[in-house]
Amino acid sequence: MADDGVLPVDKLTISDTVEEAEFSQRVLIRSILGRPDGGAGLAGKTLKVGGWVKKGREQGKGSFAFLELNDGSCPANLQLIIYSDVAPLGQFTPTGTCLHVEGVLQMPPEDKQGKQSIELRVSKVLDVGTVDPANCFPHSKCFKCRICLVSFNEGEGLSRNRKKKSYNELSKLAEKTNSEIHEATNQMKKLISAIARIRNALAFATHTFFQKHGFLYVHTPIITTSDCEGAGEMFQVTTLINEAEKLEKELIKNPPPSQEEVDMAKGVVKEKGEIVAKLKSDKAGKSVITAAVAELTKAKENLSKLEERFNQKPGIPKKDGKVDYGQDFFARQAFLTVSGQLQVETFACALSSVYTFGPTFRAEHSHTSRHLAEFWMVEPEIAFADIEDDMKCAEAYVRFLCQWLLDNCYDDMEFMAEKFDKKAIQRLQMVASTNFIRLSYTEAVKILEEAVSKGHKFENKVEWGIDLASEHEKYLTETKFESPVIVYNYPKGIKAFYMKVNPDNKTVAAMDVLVPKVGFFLMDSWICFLEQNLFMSNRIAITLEHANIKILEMGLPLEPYEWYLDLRRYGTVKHSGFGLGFERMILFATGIDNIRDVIPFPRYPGRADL
Ligand SMILES: NC(=O)C[C@H](N)C(=O)O
Repeated sequence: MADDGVLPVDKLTISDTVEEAEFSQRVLIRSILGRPDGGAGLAGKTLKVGGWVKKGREQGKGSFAFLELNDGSCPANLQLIIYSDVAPLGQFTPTGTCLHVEGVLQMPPEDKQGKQSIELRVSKVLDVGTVDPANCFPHSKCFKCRICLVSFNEGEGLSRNRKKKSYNELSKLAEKTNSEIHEATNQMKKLISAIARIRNALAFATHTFFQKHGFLYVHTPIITTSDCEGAGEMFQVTTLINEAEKLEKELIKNPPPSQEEVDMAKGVVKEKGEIVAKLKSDKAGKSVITAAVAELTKAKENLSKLEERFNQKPGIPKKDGKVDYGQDFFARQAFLTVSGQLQVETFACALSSVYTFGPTFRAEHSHTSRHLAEFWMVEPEIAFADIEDDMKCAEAYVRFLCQWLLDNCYDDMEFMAEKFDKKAIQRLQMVASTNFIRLSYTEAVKILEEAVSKGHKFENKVEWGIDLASEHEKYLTETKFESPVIVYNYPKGIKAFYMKVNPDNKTVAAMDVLVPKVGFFLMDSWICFLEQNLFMSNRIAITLEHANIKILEMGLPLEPYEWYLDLRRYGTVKHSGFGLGFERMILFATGIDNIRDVIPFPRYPGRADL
């Protein structure tokens, strides 16, 4: 047994069973290549695999082909060898070809064993999804296909340096050789797959952490009528616009009646009414009166239809000069949520420890590498908890996430470290094993002021009351402490309305977790930095009076928040929580420098594809 309690590889007993993919007739490539022996112990086994060809080449004058197959279960490819007597080889070699095959695992010839521990000799092709070689590589279409749709298609999501290195080069496809394009595109695809797996792992880890600690997962609404942050950066949800457009089209196709037509219909109603009155006063027979009343009813119905259509005005409905939201889908103004916090607080006030994890939306016009219009947020809320508990929970959660990636995504992290960010693994190890430094905002400002007095230059002025800028956070985590730092008790003026005001009446019980600089070198040696603050916001809940005052001070209407204030009126509890920007956590973990690259189909100003 090694010192760390882990058995050396040669002492491991390796099972010869492989993991069958559930609900799919194949074995996961991960379970073959991810073994300590690289799959060698499975030689002789017959099995099925499915995946996409990453690289294919015919050899032996077309008598056989080598295909590198990837099924998305791990970064590594399984080498297939297929002979021409099994099937015509040409259809399999284009990159992107999908294959479902059966074969026997075998050791490669001795002189080739360095690269591959095992390969699959294909005996049967079960299915093939071919690729037209002319539309495969080299072709810009490739960037628009499948997973590449994240943000790579126009190179926008890539950091400036990578863009220079990869997209710009790749976009000049005509000038490049196939193999160069092939290689660069493959790297991008590998990166995207690795991020997808890391993202998945972090989501799983999030649920594992909170479930393990007795939190209840609550689904908070996506559509809401209150602005949690009070910043007015919400996307409106309305059907008034499409209804107005529909009506406009309808009115063109089927013009509304004229005033004369309405007047004429009114005349008919009057006339029919008079007939009924006359028949009644003449004591006419019942059946005659009934027939006349029926005609009058028909005339009235016709008039009301005409009047309704006559009153239909193109455009958005207005009342007292303002948009009439009473006519909107929800009969009031509604928005996409910026945070599930307020709603999850209601559950914390009855079920104690809860969390929500879902998409959130911000209509900020930020074209930065750290902002998305649609992003995911993890928001726990803990009853009977103060800011100390909140900090403990945040630290434990972040450290758990880092350890989880080391334990479950090591191969993908190795890929990140090798190709993208040399320090990615070290950083995870450091955060997973380090106690976070804690310091109050006031102490933090003192440290920054001391730095200034010793000649350190910040672009943004340091003084009590400022919102710490990225450069200040960097100084604290990188230069001063070289460790994650939690800053707490911020000036009340710079935080949202729901934060609890401290007894000093100057600060609120809010905290931010800052993580150290990610000083990493990319392919062409540009140094990039990440947003230091992992969290959107972290706080302990306010009292009723403060909430009232702050909501009004911020110029917000009280009505949409009354339900929230009720939480303070009835059986209120000291509670505390935070929000972790999920994509920022991925940036931090992987060292990727642009948030658009860590979410599929990123949404940001001017961009919402598919
Ligand atoms: N749950 C939280 O504390 C997150 C906070 N509402 C934010 O969006 O920043």
